[in-house]
Amino acid sequence: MYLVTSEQMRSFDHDTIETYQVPAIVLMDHAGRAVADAVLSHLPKAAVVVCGKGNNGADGWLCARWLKRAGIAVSVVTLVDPATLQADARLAHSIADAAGVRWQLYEPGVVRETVALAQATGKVAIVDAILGTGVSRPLTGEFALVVDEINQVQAAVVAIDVPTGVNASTGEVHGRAVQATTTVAMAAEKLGTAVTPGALYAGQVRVADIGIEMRLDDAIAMYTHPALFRGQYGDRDELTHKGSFGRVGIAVGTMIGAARLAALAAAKAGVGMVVVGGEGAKGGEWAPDIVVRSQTDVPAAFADCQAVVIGPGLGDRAHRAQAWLRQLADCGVRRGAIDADALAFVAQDGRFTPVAGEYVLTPHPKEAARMLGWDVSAVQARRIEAAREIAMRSGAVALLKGYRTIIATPDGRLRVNPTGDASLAVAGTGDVLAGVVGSLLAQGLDAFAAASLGAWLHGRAGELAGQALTRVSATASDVVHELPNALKAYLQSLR
Ligand SMILES: NC(=O)C1=CN([C@@H]2O[C@H](COP(=O)(O)OP(=O)(O)OC[C@H]3O[C@@H](n4cnc5c(N)ncnc54)[C@H](O)[C@@H]3O)[C@@H](O)[C@H]2O)[C@@H](O)CC1
Ligand SMILES: [K+]
Repeated sequence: MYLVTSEQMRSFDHDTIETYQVPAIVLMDHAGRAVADAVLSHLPKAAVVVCGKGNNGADGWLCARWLKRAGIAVSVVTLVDPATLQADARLAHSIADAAGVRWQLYEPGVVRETVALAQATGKVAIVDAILGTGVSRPLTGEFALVVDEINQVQAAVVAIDVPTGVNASTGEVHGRAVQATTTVAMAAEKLGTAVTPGALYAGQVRVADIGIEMRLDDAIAMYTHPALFRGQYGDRDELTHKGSFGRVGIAVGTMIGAARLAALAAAKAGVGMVVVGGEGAKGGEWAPDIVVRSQTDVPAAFADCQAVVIGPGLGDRAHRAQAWLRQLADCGVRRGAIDADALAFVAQDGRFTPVAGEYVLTPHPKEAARMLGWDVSAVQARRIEAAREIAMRSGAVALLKGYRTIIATPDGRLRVNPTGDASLAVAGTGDVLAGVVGSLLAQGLDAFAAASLGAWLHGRAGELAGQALTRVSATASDVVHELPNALKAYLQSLR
């Protein structure tokens, strides 16, 4: 569940070696064995281990020895002459060498030929032990060639710690990275394989306990998991009433459909009362579950709400967002979700107007790009940085939408949402999310909890809608209908 950066990992390695007196080679041997087990689960007849010069390569040499002991044909392709290896990598090589592991120096074509030769005997697995958390620059020269070669060969690829080319801290990929079938992460998954684009290269991620002592605190990112909200959400006893679960106000502008989706989603996520107000509220067709306020002035309509949702379908009314937030704060309403067109009034082209209170901003990548003054491609390449920057500069929690949604707080905490799939790639699902987040805020969850649990429920509801109706046919309304089942899944995982 924890997601660590390279820097954090280095410090844990260091602590384990210095304070806990566990020699690095012991950790690496555990790593090598864990990777060998993952390789063997693919049932290969032979394995080709491609080693770099650092400690990732050291894990690879030790893995090769374990594979040899398991009785499969193993050979190492090394990017550097073993005679030039330093410290633990040198020791790891001599351990493998003493065990009779065969090796050859990399030259272009060697991986392809070695794999082709081995394929004559049966299934072959490749181990990527080229670079791990030490990757510090884009791949060039032989490093680029060998990665391309691995990606061209038809074989299972097991990456040690991170696929080579993926930045372990940020998930960035400069041009190319190894496309792994399985990644065996040491001690904890690296943040870089949890978020895109890195996540798209990691395949299935397994975490191996290799004996590293970790200091777990708030500075460490994690995957959102229901257990984080135990006691905060989901319990209802007999003495509760609608007033116990708050009131959320949804501002209605010109596009009423978006506000309807947000309102229904808010209701399904359990808020005591959903109120719609604003210019478009009176004319709209609302479900009987929704309370329609006659005031056209948003702050006046929501003065008794615990939280507001500002953005879905506001259209050209969005320019009022800043003024509304100020007036709502004067009435004591300081919580809510800000989405869609209203985001431009928090930030545009890198100019931010900080938001006070417990607010969640829910941009999709294009909206985030507009807020930051970046290209969309830059946001998608550096999603963690984008989310962090929006949170820090706005003073609100930022929820950057997309596969593996990222939630960042102004003080630097980070969560990654593991739920959600392509079923959500349709108009209106963002309105549903804003409604759910607003609902949770009105029920008393803080902005970080509301954003992360909201993303989790929304993502699970999307998956369920896709399973029931296919990812092709599922629409935003279907996601709303699946929210109760997402809630069931949430409650089940608390048991
Ligand atoms: N004590 C430790 O340090 C432990 C390390 N472990 C393993 O060691 C890895 C980290 O080891 P290192 O810190 O040695 O780092 P790496 O093995 O990832 O690579 C570091 C080396 O690669 C070079 N390099 C970086 N980017 C490059 C590029 N684009 N092209 C060519 N060369 C490049 C660096 O200059 C350095 O020499 C982890 O991912 C993990 O697999 C674990 O087994 C546990 C213990
Ligand atoms: K690797």
